Amino acid sequence: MPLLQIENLSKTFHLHQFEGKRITACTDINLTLKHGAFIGITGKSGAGKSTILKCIYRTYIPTEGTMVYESDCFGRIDLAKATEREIVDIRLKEIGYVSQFLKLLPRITALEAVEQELVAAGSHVAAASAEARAILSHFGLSPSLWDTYPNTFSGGEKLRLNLARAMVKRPKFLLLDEPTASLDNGSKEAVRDMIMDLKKQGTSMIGIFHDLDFMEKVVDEEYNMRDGRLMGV
Ligand SMILES: Nc1ncnc2c1ncn2[C@@H]1O[C@H](COP(=O)(O)OP(=O)(O)OP(=O)(O)O)[C@@H](O)[C@H]1O
Repeated sequence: MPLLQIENLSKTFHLHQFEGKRITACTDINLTLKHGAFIGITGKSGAGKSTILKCIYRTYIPTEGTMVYESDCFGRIDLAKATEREIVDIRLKEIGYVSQFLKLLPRITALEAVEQELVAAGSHVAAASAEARAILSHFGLSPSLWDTYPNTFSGGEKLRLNLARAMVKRPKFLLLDEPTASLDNGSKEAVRDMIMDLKKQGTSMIGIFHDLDFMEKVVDEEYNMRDGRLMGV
C-alpha cells in the first residue's frame, strides 16, 4: 500500500460574489506517493499546484475524488472525507505543511512558535526549548530575532521559521509549497540538508518548486502542472 493514493481529485471554487462564477483549479488528479518517496511538482503560476497541497492538508475540501492516506492514528483514511477532528489530529502528529505565508497568533515569538509545535506533539518544555534553538540555528534565523514577533519578518525569514516549525517534529509526511522561494544559497543548502536528513529517516514528501535545479537534486519523481492537470515529465 502506498502512503497516499489520490484518485480523480478536482477542486472548483464558486465565487458567490461574482454571480456564481466558477474557477476549476485542478481536475482529475491521480497521484501515488510511496512510503519514503519525494514527488516534485512544477508548473506555471496559477496552474493549480498549491490547490493540490491544500486539498491534501484539507485547507480546501475537494469537490470530487479520494485521497486515501495510511495514517498512524487512524489506519487507512480518505482525507477528502475525514472529520475535522481527525484532520486536526493528523496535522498535529503526522503531516507538516510549509509555505512562505505564516499564520501565527499575535504576541508569539519565533522561538515560542517552534517550541509550541513540539510541546503540542508531546515534548517536555526544556527539551522543546533546546530543540527549537537548534533548528532555528540550522536554518540561519538570527538569534536576535528569536525573541521577537514574526509578523515583521522578511519573506525569507518567515519561510525559514515555517521550515523550522514543520521540520522540527520530523513529520511522517511533509508538504512543501516553494520551500526555497526568496532564500539565499546558504539557506537553500540548509533546506537541502534537512530534506535529505528527513528522507533518510523515511519522511515522505510532496513539494512544489520553481527552482528546477534544486528540485531535481532532491526528488524521486517529477510532474508538471498545466491548466489544472498533472502531467509526467
Ligand atoms: N480560495 C480560492 N478561491 C478562488 N480561487 C482560487 C482559490 N485558491 C486558488 N484559486 C484559483 O485556482 C487557480 C490555481 O491556483 P493555485 O494557487 O493552485 O496555483 P499555483 O499553481 O499554486 O500558482 P502559484 O505558482 O502562482 O502559487 C488560480 O486561478 C487561483 O486564482
